[in-house]
Amino acid sequence: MKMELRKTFQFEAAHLLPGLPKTHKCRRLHGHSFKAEIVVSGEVDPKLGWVMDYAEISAAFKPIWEKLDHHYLNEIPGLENPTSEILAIWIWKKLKPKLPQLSEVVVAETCTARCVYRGE
Ligand SMILES: Nc1nc2c(c(=O)[nH]1)N=C([C@H](O)[C@H](O)COP(=O)(O)OP(=O)(O)OP(=O)(O)O)CN2
Ligand SMILES: [Zn+2]
Repeated sequence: MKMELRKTFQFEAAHLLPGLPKTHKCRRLHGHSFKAEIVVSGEVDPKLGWVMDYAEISAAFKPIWEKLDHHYLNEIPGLENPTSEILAIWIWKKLKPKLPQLSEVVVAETCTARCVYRGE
């Protein structure tokens, strides 16, 4: 039986979007309580009754979270233009080797806007 696990992490970070015109609000330095939802897909182990321990997802994401939380995203290599889209791809590239069952990364900057990347 194939299932999907979703685990959400929150991090506080500042950014600005340097590609936008100076008049755009997101060109100015501002911050968000970002949410990253990490999704893994796989078969339910009949003995354990789960796809994997949620704690494994937490452990794999922890070093990435440490790079992001309370940081200025624009200063992080690869995040010089830290849109949600670029951040989702950046997280995917770092996480996929450690979590091969990764199937989706969702990045939300606010309660109303989020971006989904499935590695394609
Ligand atoms: N496709 C994208 N659009 C926008 C991104 C992005 O990363 N990808 N980022 C921003 C800004 O960073 C902004 O801080 C968040 O955008 P927005 O949803 O407009 O935020 P608001 O809270 O101001 O939204 P309202 O619903 O209008 O209050 C902008 N766009
Ligand atoms: Zn923003």
